[in-house]
Amino acid sequence: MPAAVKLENVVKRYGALEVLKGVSFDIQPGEVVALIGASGSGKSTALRCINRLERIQQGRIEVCGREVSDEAIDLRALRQEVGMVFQSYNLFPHMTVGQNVMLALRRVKKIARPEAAEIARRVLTQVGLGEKYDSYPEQLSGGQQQRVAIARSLAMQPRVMLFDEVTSALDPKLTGEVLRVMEDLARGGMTMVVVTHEMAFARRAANRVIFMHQGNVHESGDASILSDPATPELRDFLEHDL
Ligand SMILES: Nc1ncnc2c1ncn2[C@@H]1O[C@H](COP(=O)(O)OP(=O)(O)OP(=O)(O)O)[C@@H](O)[C@H]1O
Repeated sequence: MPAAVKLENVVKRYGALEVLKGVSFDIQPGEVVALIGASGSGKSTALRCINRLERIQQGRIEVCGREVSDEAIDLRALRQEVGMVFQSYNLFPHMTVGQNVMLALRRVKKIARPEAAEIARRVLTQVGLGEKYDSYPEQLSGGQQQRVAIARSLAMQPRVMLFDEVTSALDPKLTGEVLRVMEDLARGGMTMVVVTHEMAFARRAANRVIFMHQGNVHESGDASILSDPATPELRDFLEHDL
């Protein structure tokens, strides 16, 4: 089976600043990978390169057998396969929760309204928000809005989901409810790459932890590296980040 996501010697620069300095890793279907590291180590950039929000300067990226670094790639198809959830929820305030979730189904997938509505209800129920279908985003807590954003992404039936510090803006209680939804997804077999500072989540849900340091993969392994780091850099990060 091809890797769900494969990075090979990826180099990404912003002007003279080299943010990814030859990053390589593979993620297998169904794997949950926590991407950790200090601020500025390149975690978000790596995620953004995977769904081609950013172009790379060298190396290769493949997603489900599709060459992302190919200039001729069908971005619409790629973005259907790769869902992404950010720290900010970016819900449309003038649309109901149901309409927000249905939007891409209608516009991108051209799915008829009754079927789109059914899918929206199903994914909202999956994230514990079935009863909020007719609410507006402003009537929801931050944690609920983030769960709507996850549902919106799920509705497209992605093969891989990327999460970029999705709980950073939330207080601990709301963080917990979002992480529980992500753990459910992980248990359900979703392939996930999760940039996170939530080490407890990484311990519970990740099959693999990748520690980035100054634009490189510095250490990786199963969650036991969080209790028993091999490098002083990971030890230092864990001591200061917790
Ligand atoms: N669009 C951009 N233009 C110029 N520099 C950028 C851009 N995006 C990111 N950078 C720089 O690239 C480096 C890596 O940023 P990135 O956001 O990938 O780090 P990170 O590990 O995700 O950090 P954080 O945990 O703070 O989000 C930083 O030095 C950042 O300032």
